[in-house]
Amino acid sequence: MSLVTSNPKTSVLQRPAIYTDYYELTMAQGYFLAGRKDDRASFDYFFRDNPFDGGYVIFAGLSDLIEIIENYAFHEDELAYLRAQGFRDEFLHYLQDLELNVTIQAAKEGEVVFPRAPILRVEGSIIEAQILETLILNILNFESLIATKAARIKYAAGDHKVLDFGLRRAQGFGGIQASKAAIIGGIEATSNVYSAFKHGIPASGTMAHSWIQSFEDELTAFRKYAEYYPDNCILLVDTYDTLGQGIPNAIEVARELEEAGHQLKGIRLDSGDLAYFARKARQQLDQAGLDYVKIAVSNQLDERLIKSLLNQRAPIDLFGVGTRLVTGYESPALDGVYKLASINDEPKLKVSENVEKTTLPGNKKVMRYSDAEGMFYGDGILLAEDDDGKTIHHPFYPAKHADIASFSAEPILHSVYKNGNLQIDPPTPIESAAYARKRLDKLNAEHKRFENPHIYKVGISQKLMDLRDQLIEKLK
Ligand SMILES: Nc1ncnc2c1ncn2[C@@H]1O[C@H](COP(=O)(O)OP(=O)(O)OP(=O)(O)O)[C@@H](O)[C@H]1O
Ligand SMILES: O=P(O)(O)OC[C@H]1O[C@H](OP(=O)(O)OP(=O)(O)O)[C@H](O)[C@@H]1O
Ligand SMILES: O=C(O)c1cccnc1
Repeated sequence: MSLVTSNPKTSVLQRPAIYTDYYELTMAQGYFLAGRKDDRASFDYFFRDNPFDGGYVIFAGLSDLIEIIENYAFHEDELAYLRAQGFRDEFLHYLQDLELNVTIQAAKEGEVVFPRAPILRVEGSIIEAQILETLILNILNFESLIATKAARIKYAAGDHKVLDFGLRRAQGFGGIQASKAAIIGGIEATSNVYSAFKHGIPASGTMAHSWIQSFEDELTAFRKYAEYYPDNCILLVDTYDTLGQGIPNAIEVARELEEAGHQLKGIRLDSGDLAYFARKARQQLDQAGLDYVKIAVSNQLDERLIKSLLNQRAPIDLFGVGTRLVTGYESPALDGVYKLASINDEPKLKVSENVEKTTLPGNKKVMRYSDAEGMFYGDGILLAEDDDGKTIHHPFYPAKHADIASFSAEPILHSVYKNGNLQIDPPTPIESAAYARKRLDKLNAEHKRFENPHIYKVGISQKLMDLRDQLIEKLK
């Protein structure tokens, strides 16, 4: 028996076991008291609707989930707290000795995923599989939401760079995960130093209005910054009078930098009509022979505004995006759920009045079908023992089906844990971002457009449909 002591101030990542909903623990104790602790269970993590009225989700959060599972333990002071809450000694002793021996399969971090297909499956004792629910949902739903938002923003920006400016507007410490997820989704760098430090992602930034206000005049403020950062200087030009003063002062400092053998990196616009000011700024800079000076813009941007600015042919090189990226504007949460699929290898199902909420029973696999060019055609949800199938059926309108025999098939779920043993090196955000980029390239543009994206096919196999229908009949 081992007692794990800890500093009460340690972060959530060091205290994962109580980072959960109370009912997970009351149910776990219930299974224990009922003598069911060695029952086996499997759960599926999936979501029902794409956020942002979009056509896909980028799966993120797997590496944080792995870090949490690696640190999973009930600490002495947490057990004392649970004892004071009325949990029983024999159960607390069980928790004290609990080692997670779960088997987990998941999509790769950065994978492009779609509604209803399981993205992560957990198998283990009923207690360990149940008590991971809240952790899994909390981490995967949020990071996948923000990675998806980031992918949309990057899709609108195309080859133009995007920086994450969101920490100050993020939902508290969620900003740490948000900046990491933003990188996975395709944002190039972050202003968030903690995230950059912790996750090894590029840190970057410009300057605030306060820097300029703090000096006697704008030109002095620009000169001082350029003196200290001659090779990494982006001047904020809109504090007083963008066209009459900000850009002319930036041009003066750029010339002084040239004389000293350096180059001004850019200017930033943060207010007004960004297309108009960017055009005017480009003209003034070019006339001064400063065509290498980049134009950055910010101010409540998102994918739709970036698309609009580029449609207006605004000569913008770099977008700084804060609030609307890290808060997942305008879809506050991904609706991912964690549903019981089997107990002791017996398939289980949750029936709902709403047919779309009836779950898919049994141990399953997910296959992705691609055409001869390697473009994604659709996903199939199959029973684990199914062959790769010839037909997938619409989950609610079985008459609608697709012939997938001619497509190539690849599994989407890969082994992450086998009986508690980690099977992979957790991916870095940069690796996951590269994977997301590669996979998004295989998703046809009609699924990526912002207005009424084409719905990607996710079907179920005949065997899975038969099993579901039999169970529904049995439960009637
Ligand atoms: N050319 C443009 N086309 C579409 N949207 C734009 C354009 N220029 C700016 N915007 C957006 O319009 C909104 C302008 O908001 P608002 O009027 O509050 O800004 P502002 O008054 O110029 O700046 P602030 O209030 O920060 O001083 C921002 O979200 C901005 O990104
Ligand atoms: O608009 P967002 O997408 O959220 O991007 C972040 C915003 O945060 C900063 O403004 P803030 O007024 O906080 O500070 P500043 O003085 O540096 O402009 C920055 O100038 C952006 O406008
Ligand atoms: O570096 C910047 O320009 C920055 C950082 C945070 C928020 N807004 C801007």
